[in-house]
Amino acid sequence: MTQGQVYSPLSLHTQGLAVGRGETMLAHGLALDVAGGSGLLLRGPNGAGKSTLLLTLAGLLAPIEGTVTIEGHDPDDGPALHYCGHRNAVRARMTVRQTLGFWAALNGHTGLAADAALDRVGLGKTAKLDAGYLSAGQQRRLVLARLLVSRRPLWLLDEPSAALDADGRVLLADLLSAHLAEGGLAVIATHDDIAVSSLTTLQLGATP
Ligand SMILES: Nc1ncnc2c1ncn2[C@@H]1O[C@H](COP(=O)(O)OP(=O)(O)OP(=O)(O)O)[C@@H](O)[C@H]1O
Repeated sequence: MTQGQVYSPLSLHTQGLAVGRGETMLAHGLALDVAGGSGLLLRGPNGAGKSTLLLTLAGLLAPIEGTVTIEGHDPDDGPALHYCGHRNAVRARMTVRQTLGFWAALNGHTGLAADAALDRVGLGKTAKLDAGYLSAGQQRRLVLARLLVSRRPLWLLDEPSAALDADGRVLLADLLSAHLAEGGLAVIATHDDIAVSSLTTLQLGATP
């Protein structure tokens, strides 16, 4: 491990991967290699299969063909990945602090304390507010806070910058840069530019 790296060296690979929904194949022949310290942006038009590929990498959808492998992860370190979908998974009547406490209890209190994570994403003053009252961009920030309360090396993020303002997009880039510097890795479906070096791009095609 190099200085500053906190995760053991791990990598994500796919071989001959085909993904789709039901009978419909959306992408095939995918040979991805994402090493610790680097990230992959998934791009392509609406319906191209970016979310479908993320769900497949997360193990939430079965591949149509091929394999997904995470190499170098020690199961004693807990689960390898965070999957954050394009919805925010927020319960309207739980407070912001309770929401983050829920995720930390579920995913492990292995990162920042909830209040520190809220401060980091600019939601410190909203801790006692019902999460349903947060604006769209604030709810997206709360999703980012989930990544901080439980440390996991692989981030699979679907449209993390949706509804974020300019400061929020800088925040996302900063969190991502810090994560990669620690030896983490990320695969991100996005239509936006994310200002982080060491990101490569996979372009998925339009649906027929
Ligand atoms: N449960 C499902 N059953 C059948 N088809 C589905 C299902 N979920 C998604 N699809 C279809 O799969 C295709 C790919 O959807 P997906 O969400 O992966 O695209 P995407 O590239 O992430 O799009 P966007 O940029 O709009 O987020 C779409 O045509 C969608 O209608």
